[in-house]
Amino acid sequence: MRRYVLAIDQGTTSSRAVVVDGSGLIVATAQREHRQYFPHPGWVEHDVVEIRDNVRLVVAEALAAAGLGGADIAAVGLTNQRETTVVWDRRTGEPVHRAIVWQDTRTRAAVDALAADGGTGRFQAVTGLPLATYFSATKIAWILDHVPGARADAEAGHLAFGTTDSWMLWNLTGGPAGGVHATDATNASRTLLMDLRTLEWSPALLEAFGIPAAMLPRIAASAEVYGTVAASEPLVGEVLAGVPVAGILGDQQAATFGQTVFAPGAAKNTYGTGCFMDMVTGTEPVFSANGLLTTVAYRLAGQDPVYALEGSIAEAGSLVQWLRDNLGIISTSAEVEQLAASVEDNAGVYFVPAFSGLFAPHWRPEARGAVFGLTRYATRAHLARAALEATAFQVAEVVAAAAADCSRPLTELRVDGGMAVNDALMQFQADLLGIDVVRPAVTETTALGAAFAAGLAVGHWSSLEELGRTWHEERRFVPDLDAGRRAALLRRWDSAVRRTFGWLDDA
Ligand SMILES: Nc1ncnc2c1ncn2[C@@H]1O[C@H](COP(=O)(O)OP(=O)(O)O)[C@@H](O)[C@H]1O
Ligand SMILES: O=P(O)(O)OC[C@H](O)CO
Repeated sequence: MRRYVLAIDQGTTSSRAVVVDGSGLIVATAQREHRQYFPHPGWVEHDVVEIRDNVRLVVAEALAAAGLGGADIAAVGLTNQRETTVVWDRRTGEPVHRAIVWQDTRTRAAVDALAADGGTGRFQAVTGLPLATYFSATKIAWILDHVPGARADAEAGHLAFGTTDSWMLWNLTGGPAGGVHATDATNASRTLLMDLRTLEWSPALLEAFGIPAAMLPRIAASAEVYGTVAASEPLVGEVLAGVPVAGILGDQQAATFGQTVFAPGAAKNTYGTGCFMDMVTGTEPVFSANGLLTTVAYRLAGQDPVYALEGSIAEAGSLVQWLRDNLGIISTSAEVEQLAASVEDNAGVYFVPAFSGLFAPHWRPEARGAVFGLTRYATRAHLARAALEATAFQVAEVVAAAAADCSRPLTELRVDGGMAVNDALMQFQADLLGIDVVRPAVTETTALGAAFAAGLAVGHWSSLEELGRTWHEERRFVPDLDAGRRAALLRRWDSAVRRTFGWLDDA
């Protein structure tokens, strides 16, 4: 009896395999980190062969931990770090370059040149995205321009582009021997190459970025059977041969789906390395006038796409890691809670983590990180507190932007991700937003969303309503701060953020 769904979550720092049962509970997980490559300042790369090997291992480990075999698994769902760009040779199955990661800013000059040549509005009007190094388009072009022979091979149809969902799907379904080359609309909506209304690659944008159509995957639904696991796939094929791969969602859209945030006006925020607020807006895209992205939330087979506004924040938990790894003022991420709680307030210290510029809602690549308000009274505890508060302030900015775009204020925010375990941070978030912040019982929402999509496609679950019934509240944080104090804090934060603008340009 096939009572379980397997989700593979290929993230920025690690790859995880998660086994989910019919009631939406997690029965086993396995995880492996991969190496981060920083070959130059601002460059971030991943070795996708290492990632492919890790995926094979974690799948085998999770199934072994659960004591399950292929006959127990109804479907496999995939979710992934978005935008990260893989280009591989269809003939050999080998990547032509290490993957260029979403955080990588090497293509800033290309972005500036395109902006100077006709402005950025033409990109947002078609894709819902600002023109920025964050997205895949300029990363693909960089690989084609820097790997000898790559452009000619791409034009001849020998090279394939994909985000890591496509890379996993192609490998799982046979690789060079007939692997399926597809992605879903949520991932395609992060490339700067997809027309948000037609959900097709835009010929005008392919031309603008110089990208041959022959290297692009088919844009599929988020829940459909793309193919089946090939017997030839090392480790995975031994157990899962013939099992359908049936769900793909970019990781933030997967977390939205896993939080069962389906209805227009509902939102979730995922606090991980970065931080991503997604508010579902319905079957018509809402184009932001306030610095948010318009993105596909999900598309079920045969149905209209459902769109979301997203506030993408580059640095959140990474700031806690920075306190740990670069300053050494804590020895584990969790220790930040105790240190921050050892002082009553931030003593006027504000920490703007613009380490690689600022993403939403400011889109300021030239900003750099800064700490304001230091006095001799300030201690490492105030710095820790300011670092945590920085995440909540950034989330408050994108939630305010979403309210302005939709003229519909949020009534509550569902939360998940590694930092959401931090009760003090969640309380401060509720205080700053003035709405309830709600944490679910299952916080592995990203894997859950991918499992839900795959399970829906094969009839393991029957409807969004049924999925909604699997969601349970674990804790609700209720605002406890008067409006005047909240406004004063937000004003101070805004003043700090504005002081970081233009830093690199002033050099
Ligand atoms: N108790 C805590 N308080 C604040 N931040 C934390 C805490 N525990 C973990 N983190 C941060 O959460 C992040 C990990 O979250 P996770 O959702 O696993 O990230 P990702 O999926 O981006 O790899 C790390 O950046 C870590 O510093
Ligand atoms: O892998 P994560 O959780 O850091 O998420 C990365 C995002 O998808 C980038 O857009």
